[in-house]
Amino acid sequence: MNDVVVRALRDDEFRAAHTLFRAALHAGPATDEQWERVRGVYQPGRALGAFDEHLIGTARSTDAELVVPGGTRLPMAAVTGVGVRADRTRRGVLTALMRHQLTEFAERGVTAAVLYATEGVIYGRFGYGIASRMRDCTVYRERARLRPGVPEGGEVELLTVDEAERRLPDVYARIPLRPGMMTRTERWWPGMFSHLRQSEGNVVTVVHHGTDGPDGFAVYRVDRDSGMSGTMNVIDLHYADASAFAGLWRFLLSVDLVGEITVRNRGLDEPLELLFTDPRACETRTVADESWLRLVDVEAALTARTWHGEPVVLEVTDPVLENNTGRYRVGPDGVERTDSAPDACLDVDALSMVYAGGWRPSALVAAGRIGAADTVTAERLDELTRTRYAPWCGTFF
Ligand SMILES: CC(=O)SCCNC(=O)CCNC(=O)[C@H](O)C(C)(C)COP(=O)(O)OP(=O)(O)OC[C@H]1O[C@@H](n2cnc3c(N)ncnc32)[C@H](O)[C@@H]1OP(=O)(O)O
Repeated sequence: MNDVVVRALRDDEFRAAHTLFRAALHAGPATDEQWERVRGVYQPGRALGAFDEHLIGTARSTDAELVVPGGTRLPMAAVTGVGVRADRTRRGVLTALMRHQLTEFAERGVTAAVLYATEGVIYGRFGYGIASRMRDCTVYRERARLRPGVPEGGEVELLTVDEAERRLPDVYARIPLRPGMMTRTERWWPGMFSHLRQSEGNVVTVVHHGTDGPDGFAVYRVDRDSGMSGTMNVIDLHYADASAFAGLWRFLLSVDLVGEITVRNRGLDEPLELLFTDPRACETRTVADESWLRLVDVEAALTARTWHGEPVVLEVTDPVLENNTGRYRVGPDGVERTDSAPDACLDVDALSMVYAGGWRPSALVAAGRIGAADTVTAERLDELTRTRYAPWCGTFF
């Protein structure tokens, strides 16, 4: 690759970067009105451009916080907007962008970077691994009878899109975040509402009210062709507890002129089918990777989460951020760098996969992604990383 320079973009270059990114996804430029709505997602200083004589590639991030097992929130970079001009791909432009971005994250004290990937082959080489998985489900409304014992839930209130734009950030902020979830900042919401406003059809938001006030919400649109019954597409759904979960589903199932309800990008352990007398009223259509995690500061990230069982010495290799390479003694009593012989050896992408509990380390041992001496070590690793919940991000960016 000859003479490609990567640098932070000036604010007046954001729109060109947005146009480049959209073109990489085969979309035309944003209209002036669309740009006005989404320009706020560009955080000054956090958008990069790669240049030869032109802007040929871009990647950006926004600051947020990531919740890790045990509940600690880590400084996180939400990476998105990655694209390279079609006539400049496969000559190292993304590699230059990723190296620049990760180095800058490390210098700035970011502990973890997270992204959603368009393709599975792109990001592993930069140390990202699949941290969480998600499923898409269809609920067949006729068959979806709620079991006795499902919580009643509270009242729901219908909001216009304008009201939702004002109120949803506060409702989300009241919801306890599980491991893998992130804060939604004022940089995230404009993208969401720009998407909703561009959406064809009537986007509906409902807020659920529990005993202590708003504790959940759902955003949906019903697509109805010529027939009487349409398909409800649930675009966003979050809740604080089992009562709000059940209350929101009671409402969604009560909406008239709906035959099927599709919910996308849900956590794998969300017990939706368990609400119904016929669990097959909820059909899982696909399971796919959700968030990709990259531990930027391995020692800080390891220190931040809770661990179980006996300490284990991990030998971590990081080909991009070489300060991370080394041995760490990891256990419930703490984390320290060590010279002791390792129990297991792994690259930073594999560490990122098991970090939040989305994969059992023994599965990565079986796949040759973690080198461990024997099955006893693999079992110790499984115990070490045990988590109560399957990690789930639930916030697309
Ligand atoms: C978080 C997000 O924003 S996800 C959105 C990602 N963007 C897109 O999918 C838009 C369309 N695609 C693109 O713009 C580009 O193809 C990108 C950004 C995916 C890759 O950019 P490039 O500049 O071509 O990547 P670069 O040349 O640095 O590739 C590095 C390596 O990854 C490989 N690679 C990169 N992208 C791909 C891909 N899509 N498929 C297969 N291999 C790939 C390259 O072959 C290369 O491998 P090598 O070192 O063994 O030769």
